[in-house]
Amino acid sequence: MDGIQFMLMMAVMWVGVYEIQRGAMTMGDFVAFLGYVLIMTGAVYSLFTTYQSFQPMLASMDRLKELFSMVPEFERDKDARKLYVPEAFIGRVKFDKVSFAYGKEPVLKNISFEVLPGEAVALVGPSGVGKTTMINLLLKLYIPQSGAIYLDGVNLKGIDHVWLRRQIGVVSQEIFLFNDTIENNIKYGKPNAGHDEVVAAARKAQIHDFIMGLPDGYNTVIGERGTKLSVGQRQRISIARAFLKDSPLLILDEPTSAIDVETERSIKESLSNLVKGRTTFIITYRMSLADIADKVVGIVDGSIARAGTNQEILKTV
Ligand SMILES: Nc1ncnc2c1ncn2[C@@H]1O[C@H](COP(=O)(O)OP(=O)(O)OP(=O)(O)O)[C@@H](O)[C@H]1O
Repeated sequence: MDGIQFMLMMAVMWVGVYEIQRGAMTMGDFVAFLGYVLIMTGAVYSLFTTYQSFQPMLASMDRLKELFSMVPEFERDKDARKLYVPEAFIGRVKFDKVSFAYGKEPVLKNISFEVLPGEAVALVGPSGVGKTTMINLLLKLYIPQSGAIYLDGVNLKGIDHVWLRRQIGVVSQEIFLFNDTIENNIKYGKPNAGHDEVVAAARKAQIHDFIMGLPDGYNTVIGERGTKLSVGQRQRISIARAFLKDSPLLILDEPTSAIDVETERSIKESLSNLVKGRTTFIITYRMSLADIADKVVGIVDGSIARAGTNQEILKTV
């Protein structure tokens, strides 16, 4: 019983004693009445807490829906049917002399590099140099003022953004978990997946044993943003989600920035399995994560300062 229920009970007792004293109620009536009040306050209270727990979930769902349905400004006036929907994504991404500014100040200056199908590239550089901006361009949230990005040889500008975002899986430092079961949280990447697929994804993310150790297993309800789990466990749930979605294009946005070095080491193992066979962009300021990439592109002040295989670049730092 919480504070509000206790105060309500005291008030009912006080009224009850008064009513018995003046003869309007027998002791039996009072006990029955007290029972009803208890049942009713319990029901109202649980309705209230259920509603409270739904509220943040609905808010998170709305935030995500909003994000996924964002239409780039330059496309709003166009007939979306004119945009090209490729049959499949083979996996080649090319930045060709890309320059971009949000306002007057240039953020990206003449960026050129290519990622081959199934290759992972790490975009490395200090804060504010334009790494996230490159991903914003890849997600088609903006288009370059000059130069272009090509997907399998087709200018991204003409590709349907809904199709594009279906090809992309994201594991980021910001982990969206809903106030729902672990199973449903993993399934968010593929809502119609069966239980066996969820388990297979959790195994690949090395979180299956932990889940099975919980009293309710995959039916365990986790709090908004996974507050009942450690940062590492939450990140593994989001990695399982990405394994289940199985998208050909992957973005890892500082996925280990909030994790200690020891946990990072074990999570890196899952991440390096996740990137296998997928064209992947890894945004990171830590060289420690760059070693799961095939290539490293070092960005300084909106330009490419150095680029090469990770072995070549790691030798120079
Ligand atoms: N929506 C925006 N509108 C205006 N300026 C922006 C916007 N987003 C980023 N910038 C600016 O563009 C520059 C590059 O930002 P960006 O986020 O791409 O850098 P970053 O290398 O990803 O940094 P971090 O590692 O801190 O995320 C910064 O000067 C930033 O302030």
